[in-house]
Amino acid sequence: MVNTNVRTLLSADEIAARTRELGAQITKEYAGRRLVLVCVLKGSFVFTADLMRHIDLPLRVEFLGVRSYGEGTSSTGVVQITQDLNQPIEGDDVLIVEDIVDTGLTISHLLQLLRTRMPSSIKVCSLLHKPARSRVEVPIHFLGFTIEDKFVVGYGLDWAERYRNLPFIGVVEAQ
Ligand SMILES: O=P(O)(O)OC[C@H]1O[C@H](OP(=O)(O)OP(=O)(O)O)[C@H](O)[C@@H]1O
Ligand SMILES: Nc1nc2[nH]cnc2c(=O)[nH]1
Repeated sequence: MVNTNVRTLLSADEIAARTRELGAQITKEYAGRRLVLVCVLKGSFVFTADLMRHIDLPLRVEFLGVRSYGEGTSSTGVVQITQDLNQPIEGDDVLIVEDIVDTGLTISHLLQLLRTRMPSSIKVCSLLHKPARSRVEVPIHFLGFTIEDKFVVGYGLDWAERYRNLPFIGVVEAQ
């Protein structure tokens, strides 16, 4: 079978159950507000697609392309915007949706960038957090799972653009 070298860390069922809970929490918190989800490409497109279907509110979705890992498994430290939002977010309640906060450099850069556009509020929802590698303190208001210090793949997360299509999150093992 393809991808047998990936050890499961979080199953598709575990991810789905937690995503449903996060959606309910977000629905409660943003009732009556102007919610805009900012999906950080590429990694968070799978999580965003599932999460948004558990948010029972009239929301908007915007996409922001960001890259700092390239082909490797550690951050280059340079956060590159590959695609900007195509709508203003002034006066909106922005929720940045990330697949993972690792060093924190990406989310810290995005918070700084998007705050200059005068949203009414800005918060972060991340499926995963890897605190062992943190280089800057960042607020994560809605968090799926805290994980160990391993480079993970699947459910949108890649290694050199591979593995994004796995329905679970896992760790690549040496063959
Ligand atoms: O907290 P950090 O150490 O900054 O890492 C987190 C970022 O790394 C990944 O993006 P990546 O640069 O790999 O681009 P991709 O989403 O297109 O795969 C991930 O999707 C986050 O955006
Ligand atoms: N695929 C992947 N991308 C990341 N970006 C930051 N940390 C990770 C990780 O563990 N896996």
